[in-house]
Amino acid sequence: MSGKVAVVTGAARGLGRAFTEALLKRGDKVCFCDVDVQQGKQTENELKKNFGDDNVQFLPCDVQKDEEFKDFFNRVIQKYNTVDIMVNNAGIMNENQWRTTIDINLTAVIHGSLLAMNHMKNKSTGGGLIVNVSSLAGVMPVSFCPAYTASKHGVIAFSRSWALQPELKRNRIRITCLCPSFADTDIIKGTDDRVHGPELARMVMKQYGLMVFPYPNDQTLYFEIVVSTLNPYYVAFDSENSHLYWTGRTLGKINRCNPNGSDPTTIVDVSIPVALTLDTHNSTQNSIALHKVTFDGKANQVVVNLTAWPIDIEIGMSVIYMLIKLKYYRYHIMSV
Ligand SMILES: NC(=O)c1ccc[n+]([C@@H]2O[C@H](COP(=O)([O-])OP(=O)(O)OC[C@H]3O[C@@H](n4cnc5c(N)ncnc54)[C@H](O)[C@@H]3O)[C@@H](O)[C@H]2O)c1
Ligand SMILES: CCCCC[C@H](O)CC\C=C/C=C/C=C/[C@@H](O)[C@@H](O)CCCC(=O)O
Repeated sequence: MSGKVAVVTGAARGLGRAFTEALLKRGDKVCFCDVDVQQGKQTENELKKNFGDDNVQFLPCDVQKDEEFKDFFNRVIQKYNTVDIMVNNAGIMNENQWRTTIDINLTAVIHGSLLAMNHMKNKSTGGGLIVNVSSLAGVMPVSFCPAYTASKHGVIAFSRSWALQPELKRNRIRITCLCPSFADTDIIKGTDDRVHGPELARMVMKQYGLMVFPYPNDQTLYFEIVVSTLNPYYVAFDSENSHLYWTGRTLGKINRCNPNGSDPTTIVDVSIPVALTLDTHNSTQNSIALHKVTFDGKANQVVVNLTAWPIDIEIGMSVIYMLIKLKYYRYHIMSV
């Protein structure tokens, strides 16, 4: 499924850059934008060296500015004739600039999704994939950054609502969210001045741990999985409905909620079938690997096989715990 044309916003560095590289490795062409022109050009030069001049292009764009965003998107279409994958990734975290946080993290994601949808439904080949980058903060309250959290909840609500639209299905457009946990990028640097309660923020980050950047087997893996859903046969279940990929280090405390004690297999009831939090993050000894998740065929039951069961798994929220807690979510189950 390579050879697609992708757009990634806010990809001069961090997760956006990692997603861009994941796409380039697949053999896609990527046009990325960023408001940081200097960093964008530097990244473009580095990526061109590795992936070829014709395959990657940087264009300056502030996604907060409607006209600029529209022009950027149209320039990509002019150059490549099409956009198959749209990754709305650009984001900031600054509670002192809460309006800007909402503008970039939510309003621009809505704008980017609509630009992509309008194009994808009209193009002759039809179809496409929209990946909206939310956060774990999109599925739970985070007291030290309420505006950021609201923006990320909004991204999920917007994406899930569109994903249920028959029009999208008819046009073979998939929309999905990524919900990473803390990752070691610039967004979490110097947060003391940008959050309410820096001590708590530091404590929570310590508790959850930072996903190390770059993520050879972690974040980009999820991204690749999501992108691979362009191929309907890759996924374990048809993903015509809204689905949420919840990624990151979120698997701690599984032993506390495993009804079978230390038995690595447990059955979790979920009110709506198709739910998943997956985490194969295993770059530190404290991490747990959830190797396989299968659907047992019965409605509302998910069988979670933990083929690795490390003793030290105090690393955050457990998948199962969250599945139970957040059972109103509709997730997507797949094996990795
Ligand atoms: N790092 C984490 O812990 C984490 C966790 C969950 C979700 N996320 C989300 O991942 C996304 C990427 O964040 P990151 O961690 O790579 O942070 P980052 O700060 O390294 O990267 C964000 C990029 O977006 C760009 N950007 C900011 N405002 C922009 C604008 N108006 N127009 C265009 N580009 C703009 C920045 O210049 C930067 O290059 C964000 O949406 C963030 O909320 C990050
Ligand atoms: C300052 C960092 C800005 C970037 C934030 C990223 O988007 C990542 C956010 C990821 C996880 C946040 C988790 C926060 C959890 C706490 O609110 C925790 O106390 C919640 C506990 C909930 C519960 O026990 O039910």
